[in-house]
Amino acid sequence: MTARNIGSNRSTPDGPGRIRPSHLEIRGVSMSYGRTRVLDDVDLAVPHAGITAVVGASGSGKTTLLRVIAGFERPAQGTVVLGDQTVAGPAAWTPAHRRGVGYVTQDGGLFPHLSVARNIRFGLPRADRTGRDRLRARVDELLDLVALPRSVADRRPDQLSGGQQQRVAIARAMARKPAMMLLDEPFSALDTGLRTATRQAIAEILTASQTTAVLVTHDQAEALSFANEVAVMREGRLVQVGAPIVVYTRPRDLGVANLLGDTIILDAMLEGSLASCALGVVPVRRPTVQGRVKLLLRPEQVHVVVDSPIRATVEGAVYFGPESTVRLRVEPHADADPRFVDEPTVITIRHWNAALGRAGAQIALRVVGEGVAFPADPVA
Ligand SMILES: Nc1ncnc2c1ncn2[C@@H]1O[C@H](COP(=O)(O)OP(=O)(O)OP(=O)(O)O)[C@@H](O)[C@H]1O
Repeated sequence: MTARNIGSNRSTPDGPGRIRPSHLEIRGVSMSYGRTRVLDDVDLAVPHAGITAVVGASGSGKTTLLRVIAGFERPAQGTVVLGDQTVAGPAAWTPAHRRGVGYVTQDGGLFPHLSVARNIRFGLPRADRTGRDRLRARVDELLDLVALPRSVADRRPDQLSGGQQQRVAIARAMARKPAMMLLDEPFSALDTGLRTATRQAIAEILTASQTTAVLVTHDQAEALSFANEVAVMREGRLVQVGAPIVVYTRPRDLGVANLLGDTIILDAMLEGSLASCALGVVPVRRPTVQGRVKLLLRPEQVHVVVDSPIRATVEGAVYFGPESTVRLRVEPHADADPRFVDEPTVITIRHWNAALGRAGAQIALRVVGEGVAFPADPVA
């Protein structure tokens, strides 16, 4: 198995473009806690061996959705189908322990007083928990699966690093060979380096075992890199579901755009597929609106060039090591649309050269790629 970038963005076992049957299908699921509606008519399909990341603001209902899939919560309306079995619905209910689903939480949920081996054994089906040698062999096999040395079997969880503990939690969840894995922020307690390595290891385990997975995360980079589909949740509804590149480059609205990464949002006048704005004329992909619009660009689309009619003055910068974020005041220029030059336009871009961030420096800019246009006044 070759390691891909960070996580997976896995190619499917049956090749790109082929439609695979859904492993998980959620239809019209709604749920409330008391009077508060937490899930509102949610539809979601995850293909066999697919990874879907659910992203959304805190309190938007992500964990509740996982709990519904796992069978810890019963939805008031709608159905949940796993494989060919309806596990929740008006006339159906399969309890959590019969769903063939593994669940890993943020803290791993290991039993602190038990050894690693005993924690993993706890995840094994009852029929496999007999015979000393057989048990040991299964534990070793699961430790191998999550790339942990067999020597950790006799340690307690507090004698492992955070990343190792999460791998034990995954091993325990994989012990029953679940067809579906639910991951609720499993990497968020880990520091950056460990987080990337653990994420990559787990993506590889899921890929190798062809396990279908749903990952809940706050981290947009994690969602975009780990999953082959991203589902954006807002106030209990799924507002957009699509491939990472689609939701990032063609977000349904500015809320989704902001959730998935940094944005530059400019007032613009759209005629046909060309938008005039403070950064000149920018092509727009398949516009659905015309006239006055909000134009969305990503910071990486604004390049610093040697010469261009579009000029800007550096107002300040923040250094992050591999790149700096640079705040710029775009100057009025001949190519700018006169309707949008009254107000100074301030944008923030990213650049590898920290020296660029000297306040007062003059630079030239060029926009690359296409923008996305949204109605100037979404309420109107
Ligand atoms: N057991 C519960 N009883 C009552 N309300 C609850 C319960 N669990 C969650 N909620 C509420 O339901 C809403 C959705 O919670 P949920 O944990 O699903 O959101 P989330 O998107 O996972 O949030 P976070 O990212 O902060 O974990 C929140 O308003 C939360 O306060």
